[in-house]
Amino acid sequence: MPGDQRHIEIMDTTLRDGEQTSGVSFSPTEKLTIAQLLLTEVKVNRIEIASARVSEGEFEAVKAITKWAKSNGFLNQVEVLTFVDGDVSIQWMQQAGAKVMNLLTKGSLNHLTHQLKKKPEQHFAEIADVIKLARKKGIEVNVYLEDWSNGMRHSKEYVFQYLDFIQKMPVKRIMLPDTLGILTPAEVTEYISAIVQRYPGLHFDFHAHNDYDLGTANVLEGVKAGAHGIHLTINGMGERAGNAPLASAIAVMNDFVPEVKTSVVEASLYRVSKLVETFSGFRIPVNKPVVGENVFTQTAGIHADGDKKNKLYFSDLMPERFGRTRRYALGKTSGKANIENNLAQLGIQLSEPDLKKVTQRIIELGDKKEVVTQADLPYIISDVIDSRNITEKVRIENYVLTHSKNLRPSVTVEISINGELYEEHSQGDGQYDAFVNALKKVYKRMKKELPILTDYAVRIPPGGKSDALCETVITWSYNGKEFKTRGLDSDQTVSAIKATQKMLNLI
Ligand SMILES: CC(C)C(=O)C(=O)O
Repeated sequence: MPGDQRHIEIMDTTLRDGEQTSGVSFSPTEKLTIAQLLLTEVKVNRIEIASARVSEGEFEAVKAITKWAKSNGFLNQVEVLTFVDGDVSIQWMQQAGAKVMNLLTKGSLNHLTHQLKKKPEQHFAEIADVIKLARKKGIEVNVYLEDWSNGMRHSKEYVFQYLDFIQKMPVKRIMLPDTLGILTPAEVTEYISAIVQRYPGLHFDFHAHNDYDLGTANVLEGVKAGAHGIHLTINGMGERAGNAPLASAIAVMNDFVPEVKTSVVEASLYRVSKLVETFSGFRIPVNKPVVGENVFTQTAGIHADGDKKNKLYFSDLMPERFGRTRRYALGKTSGKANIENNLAQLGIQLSEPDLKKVTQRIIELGDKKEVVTQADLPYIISDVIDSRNITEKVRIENYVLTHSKNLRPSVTVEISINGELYEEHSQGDGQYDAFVNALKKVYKRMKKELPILTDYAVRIPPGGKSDALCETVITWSYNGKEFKTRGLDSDQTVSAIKATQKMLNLI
């Protein structure tokens, strides 16, 4: 099969249709960076970078991209959307250094009649004039049939009349947009097959929109039905619900249509998605196939267990293909296998009893809706192992901490020492200070001094992803010696109280 595979041209329109995502605007430098990445690393065949006449900023962006593209041999892969407006768009493109136009024409009688208020013959004559002018200036022409999908549904004769006309014109590609994202996969098959069979010598691109969440499915059917090129955007950005997403569409073509191939490098897709997310401010949903944060994370313990046993929950959609790695979530449903997988990734081995304790701690945190990450694990382990060596003769049983405006924080604490219960109340400069003052009162009743706190350090596990844990490490001085205790909790004061209880058990 590989030798006979049909090559599908990939045209990325992130910088034109993708920028039509509400609220998104790329700067010229961002556009240039994305354009360079798409052509040199992702290796799409063509990019559509702007609509003509839009703004000064857009003009600057096109100029910068065409300048770079020219000196790197990509100029014929850089396209600009233009209008049937005599020579206005042509001049704009020429001044910006662009060489390929995607001429926006009408693909449905409805649009032609009610928007342009023209007859087909008049429209065709104006299109012909623009095409001839562009060709004279050395510009390559592709044509869009805007609203083509409605055209096929409701005015097929018009679409065929248009195609009969355009096949005689010097255009390179005919681009068939499902402008409103209304087509079903079955219709895509029917309409594209009909057109490809009727006009065998012509090149047809299919441009899907995602209004019914059928963008990728429609691309799949379009390619199977014989489309020669596909328009896609990074992260599925685009007008309204967006276009078909590049990463998903490439994975689908690679896995489900063996008779076709593309030049796109799968391993670059995640990187370019993240870059576009940053530049556009358009967040990738965590469950977005291929590029979403969660899509290669197994959460259920049974899945992690199955992965260890003959990779039972693996599919062809392996994260490594896209420069990603499989992760195992830590939380109340994660179970022992998830934890073991994370430990293995960190190169840590634990005894069975310690593993049980760590698991128990993660379940407790998960129950509190805390997100535990792999970076938290060493902290949890050291906390669990730390507690193992301490016999609990002192327990902080209950406490109430208050914090209010213009009043000093106060604490009521109930503590058991060798099975006997003590209660005290105190105030302090902060909640923890009030807590220590209450403890001092308890120990004074027992004629005992508490160690002096000499250092108090708070840190969160590195990585910045976890909201689960905070570690407090307190240094104490007692009888001329220094020692440290640590406490781990999602609440900072509670983590300090846990560190203090450990200290009380050590003196
Ligand atoms: C502007 C046109 C080409 C478009 O994006 C569409 O019809 O979907």
